[in-house]
Amino acid sequence: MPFSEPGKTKFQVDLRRHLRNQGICDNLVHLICEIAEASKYVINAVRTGDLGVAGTSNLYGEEQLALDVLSDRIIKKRLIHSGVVCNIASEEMDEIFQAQADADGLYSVAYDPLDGSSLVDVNLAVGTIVSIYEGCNLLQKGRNQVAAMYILYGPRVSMVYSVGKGVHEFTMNHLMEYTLSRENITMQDEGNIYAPGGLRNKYQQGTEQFVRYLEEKGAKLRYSGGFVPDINQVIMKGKGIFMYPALNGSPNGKLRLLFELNAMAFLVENAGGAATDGRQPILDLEPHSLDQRAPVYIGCKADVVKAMEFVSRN
Ligand SMILES: O=P(O)(O)OC[C@H]1O[C@](O)(COP(=O)(O)O)[C@@H](O)[C@@H]1O
Ligand SMILES: [Mg+2]
Ligand SMILES: [Mg+2]
Repeated sequence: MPFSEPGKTKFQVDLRRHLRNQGICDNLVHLICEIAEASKYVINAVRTGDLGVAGTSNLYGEEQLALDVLSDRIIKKRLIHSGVVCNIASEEMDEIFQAQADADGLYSVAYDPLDGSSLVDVNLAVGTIVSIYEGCNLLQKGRNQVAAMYILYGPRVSMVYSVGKGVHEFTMNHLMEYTLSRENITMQDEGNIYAPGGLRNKYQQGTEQFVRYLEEKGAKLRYSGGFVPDINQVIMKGKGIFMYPALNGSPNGKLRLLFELNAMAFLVENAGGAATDGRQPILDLEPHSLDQRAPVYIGCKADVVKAMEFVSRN
């Protein structure tokens, strides 16, 4: 068989080639490819790095693990050196970092470098979540994202992205290249899987009733405790709902609007699903601070509508 360069055969589409066909500007192609490159170092850190604590805490007062700090450094450095980024914010940083001053053609990036990091010691799947905006403003609605992506470090490494023209999955091959595995992923209107985050004994009345409704209709509980694998399941199977609701004592739930929710809501909406905080679409929430949290109900459209019906009773 003749030798074929990886990504060049009729059967393999590499990430850069796919991005070039999306009709987006070269800087954005470059930026997404740089983040994909950075993820190769993050997966290496996850596989072999120190599982201990870093001795520091983040903006939310949570203890940072050495892996949180290392993953953050890997991605931040790559973004700075990309030459196409002005502002950077992450779940592990206390404030916005300006890589370069505002100029035409630059992007800003909000990310969670290693979501679910406390699951690494028990060898469960974790991931990186990224939102990209044009210009330097990071405190804007998720609806303004020009691209969103996540990388899932599971038994396989996969990357799911959208620039607003469909949702596409790439899988890392044995050469550590991302090659296209599923294009234009779409979700069903309704599903039979549910992934409920948060302590159930803290659920408000309407949320508890919604879970009972799901159980009675025979929906399957599929919850790993990692937002990236849990959402990936809903998107890839095209069915189901994930929620991290408002809880008694935590009316905004746990998940972070800028670093976790906006990217996932953008991807799910682009796959034909929906994401709400119980009242309005996640993508329409106005961010006021970097550390803003929101409750979330995200997945198949009809399931999300049903969730809203129930949680309006809270
Ligand atoms: O187990 P908890 O505290 O209810 O939280 C689970 C949620 O928190 C997360 O771990 C996010 O927090 P981290 O980014 O700090 O890991 C999500 O992956 C998951 O959906
Ligand atoms: Mg997180
Ligand atoms: Mg994190």
